Amino acid sequence: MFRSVARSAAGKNLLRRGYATAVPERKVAVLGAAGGIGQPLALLMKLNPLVSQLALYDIANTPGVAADVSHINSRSEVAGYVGEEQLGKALEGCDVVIIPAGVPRKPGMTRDDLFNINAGIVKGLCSAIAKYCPNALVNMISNPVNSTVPIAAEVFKKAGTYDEKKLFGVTTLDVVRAKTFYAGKAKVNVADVNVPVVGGHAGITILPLFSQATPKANLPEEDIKALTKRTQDGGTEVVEAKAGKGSATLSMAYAGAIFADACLKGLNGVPDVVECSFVQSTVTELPFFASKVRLGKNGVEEVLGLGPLSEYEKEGLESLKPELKSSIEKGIKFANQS
Ligand SMILES: NC(=O)c1ccc[n+]([C@@H]2O[C@H](COP(=O)([O-])OP(=O)(O)OC[C@H]3O[C@@H](n4cnc5c(N)ncnc54)[C@H](O)[C@@H]3O)[C@@H](O)[C@H]2O)c1
Ligand SMILES: O=C(O)C[C@H](O)C(=O)O
Repeated sequence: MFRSVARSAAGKNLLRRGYATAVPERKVAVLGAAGGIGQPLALLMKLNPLVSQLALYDIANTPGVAADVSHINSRSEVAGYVGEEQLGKALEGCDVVIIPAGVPRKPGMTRDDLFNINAGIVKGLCSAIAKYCPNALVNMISNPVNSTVPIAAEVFKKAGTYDEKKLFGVTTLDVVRAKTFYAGKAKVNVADVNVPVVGGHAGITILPLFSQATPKANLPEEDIKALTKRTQDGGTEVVEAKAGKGSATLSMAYAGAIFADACLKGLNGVPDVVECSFVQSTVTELPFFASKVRLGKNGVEEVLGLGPLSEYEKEGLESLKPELKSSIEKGIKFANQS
């Protein structure tokens, strides 16, 4: 898939626009591309100069989304695919597959309430990934992430294609929120802020490590507790504000685009690309856990440890384990029984 920029038409455009070095060809697919997340994510991936082919797949409405996005004068060629019979074509040759397919929450629901519908959707899509692009990096957005990632792992294991380095639960929105909320409270420039968020992606399983936040602000304990709660409830804040019209889409598309860009940079050999993600892990006794991950040419290059935790964070870590364990087990059980 590596072609010098000079040889492809898209590459010539890149050279004209000042991308002097070789940029590998990369195909990215968005599954669920006509949805609330899928559409803005398709837009953001179209703007990413690391993408040469963008495949937009959904069960309906992708021709219109693809036609619209394709008119943007950026590097990638865009194609829309609709319906299961076109899924294989969408996936063939993919380097990165982003999955925001499935139903979103309404007020009063937990992410786990989405399990019954989304588990089946994710299972079907992952079976197709195993068949058509078994080497792709998979960025799982569909909720409940704490269960959909284990489902994907089991589907890939059954197909004989599982590579733990290539499966990621996208928890970037938790990091995006933690950075924004911390910057507001600490009165520091949000662009300078870094906060790891570990654990999982639902309620108390989302554990922001504000003790490691930079720039340091020495916020009082009550502020740290309030920031932690707001980060954990960030999704619910949006669900309630949207009042039945879905959950976070725009901030999620932004977060999904950041994470996919990090995956592409890692694949392209850019050094020191580190993002938090929910991956197969030995950081705790749980088989999957979100923590900082170094991305490389094969996906996960290194799962980084948690670093020093405050007493409050140590308590949070112990409290989240039973819920995260049961969500992981629920996903594994589902994948193996049906
Ligand atoms: N990981 C996160 O941080 C995060 C953040 C926000 C939302 N989400 C989750 O992302 C998912 C999508 O949210 P949304 O707001 O975009 O929902 P949406 O309903 O607006 O869009 C979902 C899209 O998925 C499509 N779809 C359904 N079944 C499909 C299938 N089998 N194959 C391909 N596409 C299919 C639908 O047609 C629709 O276009 C939800 O599960 C939501 O909870 C996750
Ligand atoms: O909260 C949700 O249901 C969607 C998503 O997981 C989020 O964190 O915004």
